[in-house]
Amino acid sequence: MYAIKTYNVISNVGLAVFPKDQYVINGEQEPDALLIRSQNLHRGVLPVSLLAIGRAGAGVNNIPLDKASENGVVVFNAPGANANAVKELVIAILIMAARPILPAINWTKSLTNGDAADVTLQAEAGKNHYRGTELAGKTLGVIGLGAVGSKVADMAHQMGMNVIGYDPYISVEHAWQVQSDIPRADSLKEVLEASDYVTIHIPYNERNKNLIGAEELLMMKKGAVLLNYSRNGIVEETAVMAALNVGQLDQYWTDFASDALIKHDKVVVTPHLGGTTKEAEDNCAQMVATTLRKYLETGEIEHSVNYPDVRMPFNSPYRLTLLHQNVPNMVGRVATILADLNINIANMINASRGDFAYTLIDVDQMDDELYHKFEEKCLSIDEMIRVRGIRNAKFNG
Ligand SMILES: NC(=O)c1ccc[n+]([C@@H]2O[C@H](COP(=O)([O-])OP(=O)(O)OC[C@H]3O[C@@H](n4cnc5c(N)ncnc54)[C@H](O)[C@@H]3O)[C@@H](O)[C@H]2O)c1
Ligand SMILES: O=C(O)[C@H](O)COP(=O)(O)O
Repeated sequence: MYAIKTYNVISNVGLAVFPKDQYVINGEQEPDALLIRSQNLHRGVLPVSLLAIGRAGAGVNNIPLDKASENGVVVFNAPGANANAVKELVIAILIMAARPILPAINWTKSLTNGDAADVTLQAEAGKNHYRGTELAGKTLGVIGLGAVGSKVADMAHQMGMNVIGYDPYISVEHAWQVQSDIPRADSLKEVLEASDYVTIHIPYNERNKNLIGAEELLMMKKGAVLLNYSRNGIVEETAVMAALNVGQLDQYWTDFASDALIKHDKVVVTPHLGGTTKEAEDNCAQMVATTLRKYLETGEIEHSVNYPDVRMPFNSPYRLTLLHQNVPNMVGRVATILADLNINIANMINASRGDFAYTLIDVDQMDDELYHKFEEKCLSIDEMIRVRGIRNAKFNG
């Protein structure tokens, strides 16, 4: 039985991916895999038993990726699975930033409930205090043109906005998803200077920490609006409040609450709602549960953020999986161990990603005693991180 431990609210559609006769969810056994959303794993210790972490969502800044890689824990996310939900929320926020919908609704609710005709008259008389502007014809700068940013850019473009994108690291896949008539800025400065509205759709990591600070806020048009539906650490909080106080920035809308931000009257905070739709929660949980299950049962890796994606049809009775450092001659040394044990290799694949690499070896014969000898010899190689043997269920009985 495999053991899965979950944190946060994980959709039942995802949990249903794990057959009850092969998986225990949140039982007593030490976990083979964690299935999480925004649970902060930086604070705790990764269990020794842990083989994988599945993040039912996009951002992985809540996971200690270096520690996971060094311990042979493969981390998966669900790329793009909640992008439509974030896009729809961001478009709603853009409209609410242009039209004072929230204050107008609150004012209407506060009208004295005398006779019905009076309320109607008061509403008509007061509506001019809630005049808005239109998005069509305004310029939207989109920082990050990945799964979310590319969708936001396209939708805003369809709504008649002039969209300008900025993403120096864009993948080929996402580059194709952005309409070709949406111009790309060559620098952050260019996109900030040109935009009435700026929306950020990038991961939080060391490079993007405080990407938008006092200097960048000064590059923006006076009275521009900033949206942050990515992560709080990307925008420097004190700088943004200072820019709002002097009118350099007109409004700041964010999905990430802090004590200071919720108290500022030019900041509107939503409670991390970007991916909180039924559809997105189902998509994310299902995608990552499927990749976790595949990894546990076949060793194949898809949508990992710390180890290379590796796929090889599992057509032999037994598979050996080896997570190791990306150094020369690892495959040669493992092949020698197999040869010394008189085990024939039926199929093999190796791939690397940065400092780490992964090797799958299919063999036709293996028993417990032989496997233990193999494992012991492999783990005596300094650069070997984790060795696992998987019996092919198709060959059992
Ligand atoms: N509010 C929410 O609930 C919610 C939901 C989903 C994602 N997110 C956040 O949004 C982020 C983006 O999500 P995604 O699904 O689009 O991810 P993604 O990986 O598909 O896209 C991120 C894009 O940002 C680009 N990028 C990285 N650093 C950049 C920089 N300094 N300048 C410009 N571009 C840069 C990358 O090249 C990539 O194209 C996630 O990492 C997560 O933190 C938040
Ligand atoms: O990175 C993400 O996918 C979002 O921030 C969603 O986070 P959540 O799963 O905690 O809602």
